Amino acid sequence: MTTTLPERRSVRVREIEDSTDLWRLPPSGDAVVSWMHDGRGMIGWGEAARFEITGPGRYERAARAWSDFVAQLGGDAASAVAFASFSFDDRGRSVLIVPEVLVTRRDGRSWVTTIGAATPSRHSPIARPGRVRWSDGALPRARWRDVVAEAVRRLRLGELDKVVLARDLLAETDQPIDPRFLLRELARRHPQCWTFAVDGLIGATPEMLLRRRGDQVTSQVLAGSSWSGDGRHLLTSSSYRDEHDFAVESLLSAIAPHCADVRTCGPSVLRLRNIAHLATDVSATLTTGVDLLGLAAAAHPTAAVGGTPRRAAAGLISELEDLDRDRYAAPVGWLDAGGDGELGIALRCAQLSGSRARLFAGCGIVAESDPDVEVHETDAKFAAVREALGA
Ligand SMILES: C=C(O[C@H]1C=CC=C(C(=O)O)[C@@H]1O)C(=O)O
Repeated sequence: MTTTLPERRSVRVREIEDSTDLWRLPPSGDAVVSWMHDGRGMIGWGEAARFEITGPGRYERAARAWSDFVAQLGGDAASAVAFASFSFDDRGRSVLIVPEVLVTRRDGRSWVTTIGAATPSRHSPIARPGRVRWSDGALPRARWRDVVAEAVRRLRLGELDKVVLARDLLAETDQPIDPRFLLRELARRHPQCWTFAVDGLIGATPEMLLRRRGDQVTSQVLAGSSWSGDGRHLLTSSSYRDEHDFAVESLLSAIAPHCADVRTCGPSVLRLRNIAHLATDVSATLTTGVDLLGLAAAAHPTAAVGGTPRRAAAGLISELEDLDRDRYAAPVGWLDAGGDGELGIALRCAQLSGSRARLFAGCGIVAESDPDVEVHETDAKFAAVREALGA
C-alpha cells in the first residue's frame, strides 16, 4: 500500500456563497474528485491524503487506512471525507483520496472544508477537448458480439445462470480532457445519476450499490435494460425479470448476515436519458458493527456486474471478456469519519489519461439473450460519456 499524508492537518469549515455551477470552483482539472446528484453533493481538489491498495483484502485495508487517518485528525475529523474507487478484482489498484479542499452543496447552501495548508493555485478556465476520434478497445464491436454468442451458448448448456460481459472503447481528443468539462456535461445530462470522479475515473452512474446512514442501509439494484421506448416491456419479460432478480438476490444474500428488517420495493422502471432499467429499492437495518466497506466487500460483485453463480461467472468473464476492467464496475463513492457514506457502482464511465479516454460498458447475459441486442445495449451505455465528451 502506498500512502501520502499531509504535513499539517488542521481542518477548517466555512459557509460560502451558494453556487449552482460547482464545476467552476476547482482551480484546474488536476486531482478533482466528485460525487454529485441533481445539483447536490461534493466536489473536491488537492490531496490531503492518498491511499493506494493492490492485492487481496482491499476493502479491509482501505477501512484501516481511513480509520488511522481519522484517528490522526482527532476531533477535527468530523468534516473529513474520503473519496474511494475500488478495483473490480484483487489484481487492480484501489484508491482513497482525501481532498485538500472540499465543497459540499446541500439544500441550496454550500460549505468549504479545508484540510492542511491548502495552498491557493491559479485558476484555469475549463477547456474543451476539441475533436474526438474513436477506436476499438480490447475487442472490435463485431468480435465482442461473438463473445456474447459464446456466453449464450454456455448459459444454454446450463453452466451458469447469468454473466455480465463488458467491452471498452477508446477516444482521443485534440486537447487534453479537462475532467471539469466532462463532469459538468455529464451532470447536466444525467441529473438522476451520481456524477463521480476519483483519480481520473469519471462517469455518471445510475446505480447505488450501498448507502449507510447510521444503522440504515439502502441500495437500488439495476439490471435488465432497454435502449428503445419507455422500457415498460421490461416488466413483463421473463428473461429481463430473471436477469434482474439474479442481481437483487445477490445483493440480498450478501447483506443478510449483517441486517434485519430487509425490505424490497420493485421492480419498477428507471428511465434515463439513453436507456431504461429495471430497478429494485432495498432497505435494511444493520445488526452487526460492519462498516460500509465491510458491506461492499460482501456485496461486490453483485450479479449486476458479475453473474450467478458468482464464481462461475468470474471464470467465464476472465475466459471470454479479454478486458482489464480496472476500476470499472466496482464500488465508487465516499466515506465519512463516522462510517457512513455512499458507494455506487462505477458504470457509464471512462478512465482519462491526458487526451485519451477509455470508456466501458457491459450487459447482463442470460440464456435467452440476443447477442445483437446486447451490442446495441453497450452502445446506449457508452452514449453517456460519448455525448458528454463530444459536446
Ligand atoms: C454493467 C452495466 O450495467 C449494469 C447495470 C444496469 C443494467 C445492466 C444490464 O441491464 O445489463 C447491467 O447489469 C454497465 O452499464 O456497464
